[in-house]
Parts: sequence; C-alpha cells; structure tokens
Amino acid sequence: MADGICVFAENYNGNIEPVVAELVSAAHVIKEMTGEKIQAVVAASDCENLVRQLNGSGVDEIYAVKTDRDCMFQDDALSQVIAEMIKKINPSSVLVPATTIGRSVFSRVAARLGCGLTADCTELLVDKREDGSFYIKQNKPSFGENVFVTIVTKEGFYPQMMTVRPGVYTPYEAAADGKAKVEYLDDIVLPESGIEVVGVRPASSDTDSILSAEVVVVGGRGAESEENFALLEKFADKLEAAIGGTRPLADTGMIPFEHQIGQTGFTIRPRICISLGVSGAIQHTEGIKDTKLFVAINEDENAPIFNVSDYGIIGDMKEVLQSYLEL
Ligand SMILES: Cc1cc2nc3c(=O)[nH]c(=O)nc-3n(C[C@H](O)[C@H](O)[C@H](O)COP(=O)(O)OP(=O)(O)OC[C@H]3O[C@@H](n4cnc5c(N)ncnc54)[C@H](O)[C@@H]3O)c2cc1C
Repeated sequence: MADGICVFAENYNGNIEPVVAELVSAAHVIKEMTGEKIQAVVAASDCENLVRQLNGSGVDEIYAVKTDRDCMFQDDALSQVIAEMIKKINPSSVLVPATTIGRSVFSRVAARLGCGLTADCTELLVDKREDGSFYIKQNKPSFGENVFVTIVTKEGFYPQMMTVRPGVYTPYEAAADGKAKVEYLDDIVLPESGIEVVGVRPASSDTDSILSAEVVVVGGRGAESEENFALLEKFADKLEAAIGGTRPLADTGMIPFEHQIGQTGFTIRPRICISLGVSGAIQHTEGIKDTKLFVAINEDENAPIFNVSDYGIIGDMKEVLQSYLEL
C-alpha cells in the first residue's frame, strides 16, 4: 500500500536548495493528519554531502542514489532515476518545488510513472474519505491565474504528485538532534543522457533575492508612472531593499513576474515591507500577511491597504518619497 510523504530534495552546486525546507513544512502539515513518515529522495554524484545536509532537516527517511557522474540539467536521465526510486519507495504523495528543475524533472517522472502532476500549488489541505483514507486537496491558480481550482488525484491512484510554489510555506525549523533513517538504493543506476551541458549562466532576475530580503518596497499601480517608479527605485536603493510589485506592474513588465507578490505571485516574509500606491486587494495582501512590520502609503484614506498595515501615510507617494529622499 502506498505510504509516506515524499519530498524531492532539489540541490544545486552541492547544496540542498532552501525551498526544500518549505516543502518539509508542507509535509509536516500533511503528516499531522495522516501520520505518515516524511521521506526525502536525492540523487547526485556528491550524494553523501547532500544526505548530511538533509539529516536533521525534519525528514524521517532519506533515500539516496549516488550517481557515477554529475547529472545536473540531464533531466531525461535524472527523471528515470527518480521514477525508479519512487516506484521502490511507493509513497502516497510526492511534493516537488515548483522551480525550473522541479518542473522539468517531474513532468518526465509523471510520464514515466503514468501518474498525474498538479503544477504550482499554493495550498495543500488534507481531507478524509468515508472509507477513512486521506487525500490531498491541491489548490492552485489556474486559467491565466484568474481562478483558483482544487485538484484531487483520483481515488486509488498513487502517488498524488504536485509541485509547490516557493515562498508559500515557512521553512521548517527542525530540532537540532533530529536523525533520519538513510538508505542508499545502489541498484538504481543513472542511464546515458541525450543532454550535454555546455555552460551555465545564472538568470538575471531571481526570485531568491525577494524571498530572502529583510526589507521590501512594493509598488502598485500608483507607482506605475516612469517618474514615480524611478523615485521608488531610488527609495529602495537608499534602504537597500528588494523591489516587489502588484500584479498590474508585473502584467505591464515593470517588474519581472518573479517579483509579483500575492496569491498568484510569491509570498514574502520580510522584516519590513513598505507599499506605495497599492490598493490592498486580498489577492495581493495574502502574499505579505506574514510581514513583521508593514507600512502603507496611499493617497486614498479609504484604501483597504490601511486595514492591514501597521502604519499608514495618507498622501501622494511622489511627495512623500521626494521629502524622504531630501533628508
Ligand atoms: C484570481 C486573481 C489572482 C490575483 N492575484 C494577484 C496577485 O498575486 N498579486 C496582486 O498584486 N494582484 C493579484 N490580483 C489582482 C488584484 O485583485 C488587484 O487587482 C491588484 O492587486 C491591484 O493592484 P494595485 O493595488 O497595484 O492597483 P489598484 O487597485 O489600481 O490600486 C492603486 C492604488 O494606488 C493608489 N494611488 C494612485 N496614485 C497614487 C499616488 N500618486 N500616491 C499614492 N497612492 C496612489 C490608489 O489610491 C489606489 O488605491 C489577482 C486577481 C485575481 C482575480
């Protein structure tokens, strides 16, 4: 019988990616209901190092395959290894980061296993069927991010497999003395790959910068003019803050999608967040609700953003920022 909540331990350059700790949090939410063990799967040439990092991260079991060569970006070969691992472990659910690597590897894993894959979940809820079995409600934005849908894997089909959007869950803080059972699956071998990696160039705009920023300045439609946005950038520069925005700013390309905050964007948890010209629609404020200190500047005293801010300044953002920058 399928049993266990399996987390894909995505790694890069010898490090487990921080997003894995978020998936471990999501797995613990599921475990509270189902009582299943949390498993991590990892396959890499420097596997021992990655297993060390995973041990004590809040997982109960680690399954590892040591590959005979570096297989980063050889998703055709890596997906075969992971699919074989999942067949062997037989978990009831598999949680994968909705990252470029997670998406690419697990669409192939799903095809190999003949199972479904719900992409880009922003909420996972557990429910119980009449026969006592548990299932995961996989909630995600859909249809051009205009509606929210709940996807449920058909009864009796396992694993329930899903990618989870980074930033949605708070990283799991494991007890320092936590130990996992480790098993190396030596009979699984990395096949030849049709992909040759000729070079690696980092992306120019990464989501990490905004997810890990201590201070974030968020612009809304009120900051959309060239003049206002230039002021916002100067302000952010002075505060050494990352820049985020509402969906209209991402739609017009003023900020990259990776910096859109909200239900269909990313969730941030900075120490300080300052929003400029943002009305405060629920779809946006969902993405900032865990901010420690939240300041809003809006010229409309009735703007809903003031209902969720700790401090509010009623005024034209241009005048407020110009005064601040002159100090
Ligand atoms: C399914 C769905 C998912 C969505 N997901 C997201 C999401 O992830 N993120 C997101 O942000 N939105 C999302 N939206 C859109 C959301 O509902 C709002 O439309 C959007 O957040 C509004 O953006 P805004 O506050 O920038 O613009 P507006 O609502 O137009 O507000 C602009 C504000 O700026 C103020 N203002 C104007 N000029 C100035 C000035 N000079 N100085 C000070 N204040 C000024 C105005 O008073 C106003 O309050 C989603 C919508 C749907 C239907």
